[in-house]
Amino acid sequence: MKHLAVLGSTGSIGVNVLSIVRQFPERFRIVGLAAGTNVSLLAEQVVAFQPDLVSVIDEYHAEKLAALLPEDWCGRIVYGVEGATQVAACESADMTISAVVGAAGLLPTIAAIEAGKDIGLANKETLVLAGRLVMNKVRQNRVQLLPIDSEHSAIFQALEAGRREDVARIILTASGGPFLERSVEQLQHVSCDEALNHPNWSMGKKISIDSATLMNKGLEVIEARWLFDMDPEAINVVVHPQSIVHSLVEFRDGSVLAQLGIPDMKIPIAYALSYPERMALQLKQLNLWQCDNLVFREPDFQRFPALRLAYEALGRGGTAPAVLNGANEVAVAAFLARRISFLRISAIVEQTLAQETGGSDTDLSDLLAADRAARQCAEALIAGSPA
Ligand SMILES: NC(=O)C1=CN([C@@H]2O[C@H](COP(=O)(O)OP(=O)(O)OC[C@H]3O[C@@H](n4cnc5c(N)ncnc54)[C@H](OP(=O)(O)O)[C@@H]3O)[C@@H](O)[C@H]2O)C=CC1
Ligand SMILES: CC(=O)[C@@H](O)[C@H](O)COP(=O)(O)O
Ligand SMILES: [Mn+2]
Repeated sequence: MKHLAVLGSTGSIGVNVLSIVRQFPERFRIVGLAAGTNVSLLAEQVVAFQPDLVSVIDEYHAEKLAALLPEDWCGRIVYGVEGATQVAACESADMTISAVVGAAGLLPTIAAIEAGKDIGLANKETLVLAGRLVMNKVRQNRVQLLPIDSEHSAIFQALEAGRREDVARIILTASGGPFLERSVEQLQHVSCDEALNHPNWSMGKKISIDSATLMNKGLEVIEARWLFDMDPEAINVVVHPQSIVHSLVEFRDGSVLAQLGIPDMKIPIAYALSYPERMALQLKQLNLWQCDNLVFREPDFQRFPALRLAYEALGRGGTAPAVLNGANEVAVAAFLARRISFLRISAIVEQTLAQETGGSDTDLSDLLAADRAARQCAEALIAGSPA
């Protein structure tokens, strides 16, 4: 029986994790849950899974949650970053699922690693913000970091077929998002609802917007750099609108290995939960007869500058990826609040990166300071500029 702490339990990934746990009660027990503000769903999860420890974003939501829970529940409610950190590192957990969205996932994930927990990592921002530091901690604490992000799960699986020294490059597939066929002129006028309407995946709002700008793929390039210790030049992106081939590894003899599957996050989540075993998920089978038009093409760095910016930040190193991430989070939130237009997201990230002053990527205080400064800079740009 594996004991799990789930950070971000009320989100798209968190709900999928719990649905797998519900399907395999003999294999998993939930010992901790952490969420933000969705206390009604969290209360249902507490009743269903009976965790010992539960965290919410602040004291106000802790009180709201307490009022919703039955008196016979004998767990504890905590809150804030400290609360999420306690859940992440809780003594009875064997594995912590990191599925909070954004930089809020970083400190709890680090705490889990330092407490010796294996990690199922969905929160890619952790590795974008602090990839070198986090992977150093993974090695020092001898924990396993298992990817949940679908492309990284695919690469992880393909890498198992060969020797590390024989890998020539990895190829991340990108759906291209809802605006794959739009011109720059058309992109000036796209709405928030259109941007949220991903063609293949049902996901949280932030990652859906990232997919539409292609920043998601940029973040994934950085995530892959650290997860698989790859040179950035050996990480390529190919647009594949069907999201059936989830990513590929090319070996030096020219063999290219891919992982395929229907676009359902339960597959990579289940693999992370049960690795190296595979569980019998009851999902629709991939029907190759219906896949007669699998398309692969080059990404367009002109129409989707976010991908170029991510490669540039990775090339600069230091705190530049943290700045890219912080500025992007602020710009995406502003777009979701209808404060800026779609094309301003990448423009704000670019302008914020131009003001980056540098810092060490192994110093947590430098990284957090860079994240804060980027957020302030991006906010000022948003406040001072036309939509
Ligand atoms: N969805 C997907 O298919 C995929 C997601 N990912 C990555 O997984 C992560 C989660 O994505 P997704 O599930 O889509 O996001 P959602 O927006 O659906 O869920 C986010 C979760 O984080 C919680 N949360 C937000 N802020 C805080 C905070 N400050 N403290 C504690 N909890 C917080 C939310 O709580 P509440 O709702 O209660 O406020 C919610 O449980 C992201 O990093 C994303 O990039 C990667 C691959 C695929
Ligand atoms: C499901 C998943 O892993 C997402 O990160 C997905 O890849 C988004 O799709 P695109 O960014 O390729 O549009
Ligand atoms: Mn992905």
